Amino acid sequence: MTTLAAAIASARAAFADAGIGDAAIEARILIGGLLGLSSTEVFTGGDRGLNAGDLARIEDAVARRLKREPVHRILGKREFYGLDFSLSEGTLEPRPDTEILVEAMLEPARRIAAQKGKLRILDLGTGTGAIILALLSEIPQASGVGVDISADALATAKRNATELGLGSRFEPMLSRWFDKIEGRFDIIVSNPPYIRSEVIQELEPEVRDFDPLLALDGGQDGLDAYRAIAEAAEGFLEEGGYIGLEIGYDQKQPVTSIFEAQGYTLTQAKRDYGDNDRVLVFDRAGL
Ligand SMILES: C[S@@+](CC[C@H](N)C(=O)[O-])C[C@H]1O[C@@H](n2cnc3c(N)ncnc32)[C@H](O)[C@@H]1O
Repeated sequence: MTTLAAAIASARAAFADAGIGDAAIEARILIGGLLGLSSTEVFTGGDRGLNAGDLARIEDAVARRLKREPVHRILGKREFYGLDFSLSEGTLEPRPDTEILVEAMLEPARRIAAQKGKLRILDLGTGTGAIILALLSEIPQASGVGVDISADALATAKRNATELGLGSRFEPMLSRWFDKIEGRFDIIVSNPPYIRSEVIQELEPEVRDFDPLLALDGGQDGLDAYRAIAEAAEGFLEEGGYIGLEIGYDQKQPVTSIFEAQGYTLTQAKRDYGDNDRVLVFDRAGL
């Protein structure tokens, strides 16, 4: 009988042969995830026997990974900020660097929530709902709206909100940025598409072929979404509110200029785990 350890060893070897980095880790996450095992169970249960159904599912999943589909897409879910998020075709796979945006917004969000006894959050381009749902999970007085132009992403965000017990405080909204939005928000967050159109073809196949183009393509200079958000945000931000943005590693200066031109002031700039500029937070004097 094939054991768990043998299946992992075989997947690891196939991944390494195909030039997939971190082959051992990927093999353990993929097979452990398929079988519903914790990482401890994967490490200690190597002699566990696998039945024909398990082996067929593993074979299929390994074949998909060899076609460069990312592990978490194959599993259909990914952890973000300690919470489980379902993925679908229309959602970006949430990235660890985006947790830095959540962390940057927690202090101002908690302060405003404590002052007002409530907090309204708007997440522009919500995808799986990762950013807004992580904030809602940390701040019980908060509620908010997750906007996306993709109906598939919104359906997934809604499902994630319900599964995380946050459905009553989360409203999905099909809209192009602010088009369908009404009211004002204390915190506006966005991880918009910010990759220059001409660079998309050069991305790793895991990103280029599996993350939706709508989630990646930021237009000719990668800055289309920031301009659209900066131009319209004033009418949707509460007095004393903040806008938190994820940016590309080389976009701190142009995005800061775009927001300064609309009267905003940079209050925080954070780097990611690779020491690249990744998050900017703005407020607006006079608001
Ligand atoms: C980089 S993804 C971020 C997803 C999620 N917030 C995250 O951080 O994992 C950008 C999201 O913006 C959405 N989007 C792109 N253009 C949009 C637009 N004009 N209006 C609203 N959402 C848009 C995409 O569908 C995608 O879900």
